[in-house]
Amino acid sequence: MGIIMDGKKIAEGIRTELSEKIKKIEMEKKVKPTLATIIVEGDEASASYVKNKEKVCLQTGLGSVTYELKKDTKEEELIEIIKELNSREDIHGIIVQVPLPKQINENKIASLIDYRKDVDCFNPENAGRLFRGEKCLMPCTPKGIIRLMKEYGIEISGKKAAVVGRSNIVGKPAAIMLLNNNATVVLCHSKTSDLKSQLIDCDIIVSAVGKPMLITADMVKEGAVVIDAGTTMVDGKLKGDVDFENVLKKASYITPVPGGVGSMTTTMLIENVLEAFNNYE
Ligand SMILES: NC(=O)C1=CN([C@@H]2O[C@H](COP(=O)(O)OP(=O)(O)OC[C@H]3O[C@@H](n4cnc5c(N)ncnc54)[C@H](OP(=O)(O)O)[C@@H]3O)[C@@H](O)[C@H]2O)C=CC1
Ligand SMILES: Nc1nc(=O)c2c([nH]1)NC[C@@H]1CN(c3ccc(C(=O)N[C@@H](CCC(=O)O)C(=O)O)cc3)C=[N+]21
Repeated sequence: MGIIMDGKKIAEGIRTELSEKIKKIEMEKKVKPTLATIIVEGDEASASYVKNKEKVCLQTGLGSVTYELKKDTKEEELIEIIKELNSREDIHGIIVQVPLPKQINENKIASLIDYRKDVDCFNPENAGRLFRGEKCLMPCTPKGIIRLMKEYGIEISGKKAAVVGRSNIVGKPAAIMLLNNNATVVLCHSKTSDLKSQLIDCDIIVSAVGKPMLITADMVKEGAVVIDAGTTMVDGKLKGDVDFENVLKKASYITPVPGGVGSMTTTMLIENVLEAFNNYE
């Protein structure tokens, strides 16, 4: 029987410290570190994240402004908003929710976010720094995953790790960060021919796909650490990628959904806004 990793509790602990820091900044500098979120309607998981994020910002004292855009928003409109946010002194972090609708080119948007405010590591400048193992604003979800493992004293160095999913905000950077922490990494995706054969000898599995029940107990080695970043709304409930009940019996550590990676993501976002605030020059 594995240990259920309490992301919610760990995140709350980190947030208590962050809110002290925010208070101090407000008192000393008379400014409130502030995050701007842009969401183009259409994705339920994204909407749930934004709702949660606003709650948590309020709790910790971080300023938060949200731009909710219609599904048919033109690329130029989004570009204008980003340019404005880049130049505003009262905005310290910018996050553009993905997925974006088809008419908007994600790469173009990513490259326009000022890298000093780029709190989800969207911009190629930040992504390049991450790739090279240099200091940068790290993407929130992979950062939260590594932090959670460290909080539980889980060794990464020398371990074999598999990441399932290769998006630019979760899978790919998670693989790079595991590599930067000296794991040997396999990166799986939808064209991976035999997922089970890739996962079965891994000490660490990170899943970020968005398909409930994708990771089943037969794919998991006895004693493996299983991190579930998937979030899919099923009948109004948030579901991960992992068959939690059954994988729990084999894993040494496992994250639940909700209450696992998601809470860490929001918390790392706040940490990154503070980092962006402190490093901006
Ligand atoms: N908990 C959290 O904090 C966060 C959760 N999420 C959630 O994580 C999930 C993934 O989102 P995101 O990272 O944006 O990724 P995307 O939705 O952009 O992409 C999904 C990835 O999964 C891969 N994939 C799809 N089907 C399979 C399969 N059968 N076997 C193996 N791989 C497969 C795809 O492969 P290919 O590249 O070949 O198409 C792709 O790389 C979503 O549920 C999202 O809501 C996202 C961000 C943060
Ligand atoms: N640029 C960008 N970055 C993202 O990080 C990003 C994104 N776009 N688009 C959408 C996905 C989805 N995502 C979630 C994060 C936290 C929770 C979360 O905190 N969930 C809580 C539960 C919340 C609830 O119960 O409603 C939990 O897991 O405990 C959920 C989903 C981030 N995403």
